[in-house]
Amino acid sequence: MVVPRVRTYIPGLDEILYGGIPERSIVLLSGGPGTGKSIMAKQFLYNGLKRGEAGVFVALEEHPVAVRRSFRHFGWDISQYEREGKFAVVDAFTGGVGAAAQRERYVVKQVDDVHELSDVLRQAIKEVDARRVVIDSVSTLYLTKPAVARGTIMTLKRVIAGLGCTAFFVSQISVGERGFGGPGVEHAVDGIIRLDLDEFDGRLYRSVIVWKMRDTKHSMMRHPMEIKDTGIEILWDKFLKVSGSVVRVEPLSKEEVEAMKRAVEEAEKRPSPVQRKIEVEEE
Ligand SMILES: Nc1ncnc2c1ncn2[C@@H]1O[C@H](COP(=O)(O)OP(=O)(O)OP(=O)(O)O)[C@@H](O)[C@H]1O
Repeated sequence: MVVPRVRTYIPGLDEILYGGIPERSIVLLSGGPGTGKSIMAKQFLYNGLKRGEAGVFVALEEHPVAVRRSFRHFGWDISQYEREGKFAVVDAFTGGVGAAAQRERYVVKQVDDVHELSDVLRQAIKEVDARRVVIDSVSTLYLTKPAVARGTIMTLKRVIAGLGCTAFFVSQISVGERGFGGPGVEHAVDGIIRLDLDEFDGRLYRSVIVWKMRDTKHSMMRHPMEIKDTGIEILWDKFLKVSGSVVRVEPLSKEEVEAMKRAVEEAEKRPSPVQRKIEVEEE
């Protein structure tokens, strides 16, 4: 069966996902501090905007003003899309306090009230007719109360997938932690992409691995990743081989490289989410 996919257009990511993310998936972007989660999530949104797919960014960790600035840091100008009503920031950071917050259109007053958050998010998605959503970070919603984590994820997932969107949920873990954000969360999401930063011999190495992605084949290798002034690039045709304290970047097999290339070419031929009619479930 052909699965409708959302292309991330992040160099190398669609290749290791064999064409992109299955539509309406909720993907956990998990990793320790400084691993590139926020950058990858913003790149996913901006790449959609450039191709006519509207987006919503839910800011839980940074002031909306700082969010807009960090898009600009990579030359991703979101202001025109915001003016045209194709991009929205949901302010779930300030609680509506402060002069800058007064200018925000979408504000969550009780930041830990997931029902208020999902109502504001639903309104933003509908008003901009969004196809892509980022929540940065979902961990903030249940850091002090892990018992509510699964319920929180499921509530947001129902709204987002129900409205035909595909989402990246940023999940923060600590350095050296093996999990992705807790069992309730890991099983509730459709996909997990893990970003890592490891020190070997006095040098930090960035890498990315797709841990799970429902409804698609994906690479099972750990791929080297770079952050440049233009954003993230994944070396999709190479993998990171660690033996003891020795790290090597090695080429993938020719067969796998060819299969990934073909999958992306196939995905490129299919209609994009703006060309497809998305069925929206109304509550
Ligand atoms: N222009 C750039 N060129 C290269 N690397 C950059 C550039 N800008 C930022 N970085 C790297 O990106 C890192 C921050 O990435 P990002 O904000 O996505 O991290 P994160 O995984 O969301 O971390 P946290 O959970 O701590 O917020 C910085 O620590 C830096 O190493």
